[in-house]
Amino acid sequence: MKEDIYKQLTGGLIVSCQALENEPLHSSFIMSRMARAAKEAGGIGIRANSIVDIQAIRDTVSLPVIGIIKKDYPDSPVFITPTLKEVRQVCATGCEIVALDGTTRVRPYKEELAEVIKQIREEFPEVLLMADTGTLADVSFAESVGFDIIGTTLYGYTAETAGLNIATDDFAHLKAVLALTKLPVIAEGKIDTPDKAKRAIELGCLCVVSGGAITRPQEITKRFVDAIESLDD
Ligand SMILES: CC(=O)N[C@H](C=O)[C@@H](O)[C@H](O)[C@H](O)COP(=O)(O)O
Repeated sequence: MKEDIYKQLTGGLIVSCQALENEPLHSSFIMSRMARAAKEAGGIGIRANSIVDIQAIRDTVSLPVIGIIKKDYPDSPVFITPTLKEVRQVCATGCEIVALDGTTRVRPYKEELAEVIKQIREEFPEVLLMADTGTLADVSFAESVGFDIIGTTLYGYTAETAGLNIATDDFAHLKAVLALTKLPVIAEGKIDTPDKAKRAIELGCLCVVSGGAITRPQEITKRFVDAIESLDD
């Protein structure tokens, strides 16, 4: 079963279909249509946030889904499927893969990642667990606590990596991740052109996740506007 999912994902593009409450496209219906468009174009999986979006997407397309719940807690910077409670909720949707913060940072309620994973393995033995990491130390930690897949999702989005970009120096960070871990790696975070997606696969990633460059029209529009406005410089 898990092997089948890996096979389905190998060498392909996963489209992240997410719009938070403060974004113009915030709507499970719209996200399900984004997922349909992704499938029509050859996308091989979907990444989605929130139970309602995951359900709408699973009702609409038959692709593997990486499910998450984004939630802020006051006592920790960890916000992607941060506690056992959210991991359980996403697992209960039947998602093939659940992504959660795989960093070494202190988690809400001081939960221990190894304990969370142990518990989920007992309750949902079929689900694949993806670690959203920032640093190389996160990657080693995530592998040691028993994740199935490493994601680079948080590279550029943690205090230690703020401002960094995965594509810098021909994907130097991604190359280091691939050299460090035996686990399959999903390149995610600012993979915002077809060439970058292609390069990440070429370097040996299992697959690539691209989000904003496909499903966030405000980001897409801004790139056009910025290009035009640069004429004034
Ligand atoms: C850091 C964070 O919150 N990342 C989120 C994780 O689910 C999403 O907001 C991103 O859109 C996703 O990772 C895809 O990345 P990009 O949109 O850059 O292609």
